[in-house]
Amino acid sequence: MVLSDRDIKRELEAGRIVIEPLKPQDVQPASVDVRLGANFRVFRNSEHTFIDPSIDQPNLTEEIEVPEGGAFILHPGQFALGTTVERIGLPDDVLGKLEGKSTLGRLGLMIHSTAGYVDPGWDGELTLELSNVATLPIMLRPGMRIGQLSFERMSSPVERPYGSAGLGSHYQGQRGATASHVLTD
Ligand SMILES: Nc1ccn([C@H]2C[C@H](O)[C@@H](COP(=O)(O)OP(=O)(O)OP(=O)(O)O)O2)c(=O)n1
Repeated sequence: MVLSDRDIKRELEAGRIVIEPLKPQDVQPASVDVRLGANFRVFRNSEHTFIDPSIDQPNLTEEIEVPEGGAFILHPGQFALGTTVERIGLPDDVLGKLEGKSTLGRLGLMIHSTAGYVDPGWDGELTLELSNVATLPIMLRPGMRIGQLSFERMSSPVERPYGSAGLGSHYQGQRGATASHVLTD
């Protein structure tokens, strides 16, 4: 069941769902708006001829920090990683789903290309998979509302929350736009 604003606030007050920082006006009817951080990662296209998810390519991406008051310009067809400002924490019986915002969708901005699931047990900032499917560059200003998170109560608490020993959980605790881990079995 998707949590209502009422239930989201209850979970926040109980400290079971963590969203930091959080402005009260960011709680929407069935979601919470999240904001764009200043940290990005772009692909070093001039140095690599391919992406191979199964091998370690340490310099595949480079970090970009947008200075105060600045913007990251996402060009048509460009793909870059971004981050939420907020650190998100979930208990073992709540699933988070990262969704876009209609206003930005209407401009051609996508904030995740495939991965929208935030696992029960997750703790960290969220890495955004930003792409521009419009025909003009889009100015991305740190601090802007970039997406929304909805929450679903699980049928029961999960046996092994994200971060449990032996699970992998490569991204637990991540801060900033975080590059992909090498794909394992
Ligand atoms: N746009 C998103 C979506 C998810 N996550 C975080 C929350 C998820 O709980 C975590 C792991 O996501 P997946 O399970 O989809 O990723 P993998 O299965 O590839 O990674 P792992 O092996 O760590 O489970 O990444 C994120 O930072 N940004």
